[in-house]
Amino acid sequence: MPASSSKAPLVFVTGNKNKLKEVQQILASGTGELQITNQDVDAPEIQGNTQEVAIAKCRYAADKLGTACLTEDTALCFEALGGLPGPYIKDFLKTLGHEGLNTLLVGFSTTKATALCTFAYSSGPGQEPMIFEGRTEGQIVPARGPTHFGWDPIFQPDEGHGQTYAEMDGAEKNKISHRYRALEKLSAYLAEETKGEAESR
Ligand SMILES: O=c1[nH]c(=O)c2ncn([C@@H]3O[C@H](COP(=O)(O)OP(=O)(O)OP(=O)(O)O)[C@@H](O)[C@H]3O)c2[nH]1
Ligand SMILES: [Mg+2]
Repeated sequence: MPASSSKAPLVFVTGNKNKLKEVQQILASGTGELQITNQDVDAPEIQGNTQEVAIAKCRYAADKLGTACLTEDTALCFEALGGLPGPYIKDFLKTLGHEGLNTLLVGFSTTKATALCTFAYSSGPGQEPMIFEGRTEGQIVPARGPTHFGWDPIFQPDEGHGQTYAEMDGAEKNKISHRYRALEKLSAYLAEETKGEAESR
């Protein structure tokens, strides 16, 4: 991951401890130059596509906190269902559980799914958020592995050597995950931004 900045830590707005942990681990395995702190802002999550949901949440958080901030939205998109549940995966998971999510695909010819991570970054209140997306392709399978993080047990990434995200070692997941890929793009952007600022001084 490229060097980004020696700036003040960026506020990562999330109430999800597992997301926070993975982001911290991914950043720690890079250059360590992008530093984050965490705040939980109860931002409304609108209906819309993944980018619209992410932008609205980040805009709200930047206004509420009065500072630059980062938000993250995770979607799980089933090919057979035209991309649903997508950004609504949290409610689907809560209501249907792992088994119910598998049952949704009974009768379809494909279990393909995309894990999609969307970071939104706003440089401050009133500043339009920018979007950084990461995707990992895989299959929806009956649950295998530890159950402490969301839908990890039912998502088997194509690059995971037959293991579900939940069965993978954390460091292995972080090498191929939707979150890693989105964070890589965000870090590259912030590094360029910092370089530009330094050059214009
Ligand atoms: O198995 C998983 N592996 C992952 O890598 C992953 N990333 C997110 N999730 C879950 O998918 C929903 C997204 O909803 P979401 O993006 O709105 O998150 P959230 O509301 O929990 O936190 P936040 O909005 O405060 O950041 C929530 O149920 C998350 O627990 C994951 N599950
Ligand atoms: Mg949320």
